Amino acid sequence: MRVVVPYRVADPKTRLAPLLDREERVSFSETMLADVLDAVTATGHAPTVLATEDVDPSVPGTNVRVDDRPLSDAVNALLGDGPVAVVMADLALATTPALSRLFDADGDVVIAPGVGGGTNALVVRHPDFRVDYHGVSYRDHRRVCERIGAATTTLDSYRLGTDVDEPGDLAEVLLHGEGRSRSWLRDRGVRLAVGEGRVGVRREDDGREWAVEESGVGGADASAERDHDPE
Ligand SMILES: Nc1nc2c(ncn2[C@@H]2O[C@H](COP(=O)(O)OP(=O)(O)OP(=O)(O)O)[C@@H](O)[C@H]2O)c(=O)[nH]1
Ligand SMILES: C[C@H](OP(=O)(O)O)C(=O)O
Repeated sequence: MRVVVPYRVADPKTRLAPLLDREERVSFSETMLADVLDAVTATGHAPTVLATEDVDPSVPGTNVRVDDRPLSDAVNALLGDGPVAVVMADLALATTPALSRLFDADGDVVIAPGVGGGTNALVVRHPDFRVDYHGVSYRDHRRVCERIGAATTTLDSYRLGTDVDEPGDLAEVLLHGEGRSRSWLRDRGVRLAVGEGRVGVRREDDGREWAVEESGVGGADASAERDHDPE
């Protein structure tokens, strides 16, 4: 089975801008990509990075395919010609066992949904299935499966369900990461910020902080009263 890892090279992870500057977002994206490629490679599959421009991933055995079309168009160009897995590059918690469960699950289409309605990873074995990313793509992909009569499996996986989109997601990487992404955050002084509600993150060096408030809305100055957990 081909395993494809889509990767946008230019100005990545803009939603992390409240905590990471542009150079840091480039470096952190490369680091998450390397974690994903390591985990895929250890399942016994050689991943292909589907990149918007040429990249040099530092993981041996990785192929690169450049396609600067929008995400769904680039992925759909690879579907319909045998089984394909699509694993997003921002799954910093992905592990080899979690990916093996995905690749081995039964179904014409296997979906690992992301928190917030996205589609973090997929296995496509049905010749007529095509992706439609962004928005509530998990729901949209289920509808496509119904329309084409594809047997669908939804994978229950915390590790594949946690994509790193917003600053609050970095807390999950600090808590549960096992690869380079957690070390990258630690090295750059990103720490947990522990308060009354859900744990947030802060920068040790300059006071930038992100709290996930009860409303689910975070903010850089969300709380001056939070304890600062050394972890
Ligand atoms: N090949 C390709 N990959 C993309 C494109 N847009 C996003 N990706 C990748 O798809 C995955 C999910 O991306 P998103 O979380 O939706 O967006 P993002 O660009 O990483 O981050 P934001 O700028 O914060 O929206 C990541 O692995 C991205 O690198 C694209 O246009 N082409
Ligand atoms: C690719 C996209 O990611 P999100 O924008 O939800 O992070 C999706 O999963 O549809």
